[in-house]
Amino acid sequence: MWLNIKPISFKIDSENTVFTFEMATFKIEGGAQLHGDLHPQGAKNEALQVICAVLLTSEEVKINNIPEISDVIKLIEILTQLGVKTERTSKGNYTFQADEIKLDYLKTETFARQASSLRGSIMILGPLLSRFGIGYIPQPGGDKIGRRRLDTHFIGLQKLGATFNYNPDELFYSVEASKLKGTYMLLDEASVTGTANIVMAASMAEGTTTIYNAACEPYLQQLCKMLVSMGAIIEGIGSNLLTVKGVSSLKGCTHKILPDMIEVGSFIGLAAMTNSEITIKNAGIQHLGIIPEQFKRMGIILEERNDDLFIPAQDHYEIETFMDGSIMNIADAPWPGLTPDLLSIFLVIATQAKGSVLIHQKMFESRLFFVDKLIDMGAQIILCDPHRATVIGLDHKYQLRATKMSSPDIRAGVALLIAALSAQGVSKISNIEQIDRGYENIDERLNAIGARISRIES
Ligand SMILES: CC(=O)N[C@H]1[C@@H](OP(=O)(O)OP(=O)(O)OC[C@H]2O[C@@H](n3ccc(=O)[nH]c3=O)[C@H](O)[C@@H]2O)O[C@H](CO)[C@@H](O)[C@@H]1O
Ligand SMILES: C=C(OP(=O)(O)O)C(=O)O
Repeated sequence: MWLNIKPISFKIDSENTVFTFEMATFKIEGGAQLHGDLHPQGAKNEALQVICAVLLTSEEVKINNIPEISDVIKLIEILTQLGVKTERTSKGNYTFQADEIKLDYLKTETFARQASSLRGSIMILGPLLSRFGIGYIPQPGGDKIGRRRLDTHFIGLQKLGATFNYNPDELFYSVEASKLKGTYMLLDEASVTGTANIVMAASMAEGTTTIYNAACEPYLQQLCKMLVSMGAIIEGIGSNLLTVKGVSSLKGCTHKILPDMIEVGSFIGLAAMTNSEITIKNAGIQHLGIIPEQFKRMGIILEERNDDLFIPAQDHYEIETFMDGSIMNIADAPWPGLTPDLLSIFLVIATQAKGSVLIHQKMFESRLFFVDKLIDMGAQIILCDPHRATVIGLDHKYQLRATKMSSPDIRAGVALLIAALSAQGVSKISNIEQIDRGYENIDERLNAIGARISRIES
């Protein structure tokens, strides 16, 4: 049975490569210790940005290390239908050429359906506006983890001179501009995809655009570096003040996607919860920011071995308190703060830590409700309000109990998978297409180091 994500096919030279993502359930036999190497995939959220950037040029763009996960494949399918010539040269390595774009596709029902099924599609808007003077997008999808407004995107594009329209009957947004003009703007929030859209639009605007309060996470830095290699002029990369000097056209380039820091963090959590010795190969340590330190504050031992992260099997890990003795607080913040996408992982590992922690998910208001399932499994958690949960660690004195659950979103899904792998007995997680959105063949990769996960029909 296929759901939501239909079997996707797109033409590659004379062959057809078909990606299929089915509705399924994970059956997990918990309690096994894992042992071995894990290789993080290319970063989902970088892939979504840089794949949209291929629309900025008619020349060939090669992107390597693309994770072949459902969200990314869906975006590639959208681009292919939009006329972008797509070639999969080998696994994860693709060539794109946007020299014959069919803007009519933007008015089709297929586009409405496809683009509204993921968040990343919103980033075709900036490139289309910049190159063709028009951008058209339905309300994008993505995780249902709270309000996900788009004001920053549209206010930014309007400041560049675009007119904005919203059709409430069709839930479609459009932007139009005969020409974009550089300006100064102070973003109302450091939106990741918003900054990406504005930078891409500004790259070919007339004059200079200054973006203050820009998001500056590694994936945005990567997008900016890619744009620079395409001929864009961008200063301040890595800071929250970007200066973009518009150029008349951009050229092709070759770009390699970084390892996925959220996957790296998920693997650290997996090792801690299952008391496993795991080496995360080529983890891209210099791009992980505060993440390793935060895990260390949870008591987890991490050893850097060149670019590998070695996590030894640990019977116990003890959460630090703050220096004044008060309870540890793990909260998200725009980069270089802790990414909100890892808080579900921190929460799940806290359930077996020694000590207590307050998890504070500031950005999204519906991301902590999955704690109900952990409570069913025997975890000690008090959900204080939609944004905060206090976890009192069990210190591995009691194992979590296996249960049946459903994955509410991509990161909660993986947190539940980690909980199930650590639990006593057989658990089932349905709705795993939520996990497949962001983690490539996670079952196969974890089974290779000793996990017991099978994919069964829902
Ligand atoms: C496809 C993609 O790349 N998705 C990521 C992207 O989503 P996305 O770009 O959609 O997220 P935004 O950065 O726009 O904002 C995320 C949420 O945080 C809030 N917010 C944001 C900035 C800020 O300074 N203060 C604040 O409260 C927003 O109101 C919103 O509710 O960034 C999020 C935040 O890192 C990640 O969770 C998503 O995985
Ligand atoms: C929230 C996430 O993704 P998206 O923005 O694509 O919904 C995520 O990757 O954790």
